Amino acid sequence: MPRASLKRSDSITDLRFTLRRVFGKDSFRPLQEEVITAAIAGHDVFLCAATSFGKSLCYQLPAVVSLGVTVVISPLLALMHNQVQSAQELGIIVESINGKTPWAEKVRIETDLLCGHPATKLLYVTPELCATDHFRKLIVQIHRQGQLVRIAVDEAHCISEWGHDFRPTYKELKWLKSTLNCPAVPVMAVTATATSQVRDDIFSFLGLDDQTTKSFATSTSRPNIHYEVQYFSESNPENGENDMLPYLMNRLEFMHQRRLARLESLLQDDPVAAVAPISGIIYVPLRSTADWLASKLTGAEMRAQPYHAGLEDEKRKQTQTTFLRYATADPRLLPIKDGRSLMASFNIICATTAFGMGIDVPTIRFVIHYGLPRGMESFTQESGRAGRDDKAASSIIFYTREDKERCEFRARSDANREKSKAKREARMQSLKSIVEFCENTHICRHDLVSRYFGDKAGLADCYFACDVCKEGSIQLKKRKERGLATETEAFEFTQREPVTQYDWD
Ligand SMILES: Nc1ncnc2c1ncn2[C@@H]1O[C@H](COP(=O)(O)OP(=O)(O)OP(=O)(O)O)[C@@H](O)[C@H]1O
Repeated sequence: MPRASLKRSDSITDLRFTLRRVFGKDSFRPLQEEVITAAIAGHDVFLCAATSFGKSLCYQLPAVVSLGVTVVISPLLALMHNQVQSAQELGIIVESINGKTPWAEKVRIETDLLCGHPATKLLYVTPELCATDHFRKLIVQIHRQGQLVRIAVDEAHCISEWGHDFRPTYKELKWLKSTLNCPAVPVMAVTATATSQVRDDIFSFLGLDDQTTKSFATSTSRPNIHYEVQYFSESNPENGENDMLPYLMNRLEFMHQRRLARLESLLQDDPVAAVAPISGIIYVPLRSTADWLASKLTGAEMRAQPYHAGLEDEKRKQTQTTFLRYATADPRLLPIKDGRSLMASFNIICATTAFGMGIDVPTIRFVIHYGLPRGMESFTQESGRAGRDDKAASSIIFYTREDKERCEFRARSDANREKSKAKREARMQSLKSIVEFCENTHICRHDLVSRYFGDKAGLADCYFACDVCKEGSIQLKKRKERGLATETEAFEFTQREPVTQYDWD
């Protein structure tokens, strides 16, 4: 029997009222209300929903309307920091404890948690903290006092060796169900990227029962994202260059012209009109490429910043803050000298995978993979940073066979060092799938994403939101052959086809 949460209020009217009053949202997105109702009724819940579905709301809203503390386990400090900050801005009493929390702060939070009627509604912690004796005792004590209302495991795919971003300490979370069992504390596991193997691992390691857990799933693919692959020949052995950078510059110039046209038309009616910069992320495989590409773009007078694990924490934070500011502020309030300049047109981050999971900036209009993504899951997570405001956005992979071979070589040598068979196979399978995704010219790309994750919700809707459906497979095949052609073959093609115009440009 599920244990109904320590109740304060759970009528549908109250949930909608809280959604508006606390979270400032007009209505639930499809399925959110069902997930939230199941959680409040005290069920264990598994939610596998597309990036930007609004999974955080599914544990935050129940936390706000329930009496007691909801513990959220989150894998990344940056992600945790963003969520805590946004919840605090909404006026929710939220705390986080991790390896960087100062001692006095820890004491203050723990004192509240153990006071018998804690003010804290949400407590964010890392899986590493959950593995410590001290934290386990703390949680058991809160539970004994009847104040532990729910445990939410965010990015739950990290528990599985079959998933990407596997975190060994996630596996240790099995103690939650075995220890906090009298009465049982409901668990909610959420993720955007779970294949059936990963789902089975999540259930098994978290001790979720197949019969009683309420499972919810949406299609993994995102209908508002236009998926596209651009093909390039191998690099010139003399200078190591290929035509990726010129193509990128062309494409950005094209977007710039479109933005200018919009601005000019607005200026006709309103002399102080302004148009926001176009925000985008360009994922690159190496830190040095992130620095190099950002400097190429800034050299061409665009606003671009590198982001990778080699930069100081403070620098990364600053980069993220500036990016967010230019992505979300009223364009009339931004310190932009000339609204028609290239600088005014762009707000770009050139990042390695260090910038990814959980980043929630609503207005990102494009995500470009300047090289092959690590696998299908990484691609889905990273491209899922685009279009989180539900408006049209684009995901483009820049693909070369040379890069494919390099990635396969690297994956094979990593696999030789890897002891876990599951991890070895998962890595190779995921890479194989992203290569097939790129090489494919005849199956809708939304379908491919959906098939990879074995979506039960049915194959994804596309409505011409991918190059296969938009260009048609014959044209796309020709474009691919021309793009991948070697120097000699390319001689036959005097010029690359003009850039196709997309809605998001
Ligand atoms: N009902 C809603 N109405 C409008 N916006 C919503 C609603 N629910 C969530 N959102 C917004 O959607 C955005 C994405 O939410 P969230 O970060 O929880 O996504 P997610 O499902 O965890 O995605 P990811 O897996 O990519 O991290 C947030 O900006 C959130 O405020």
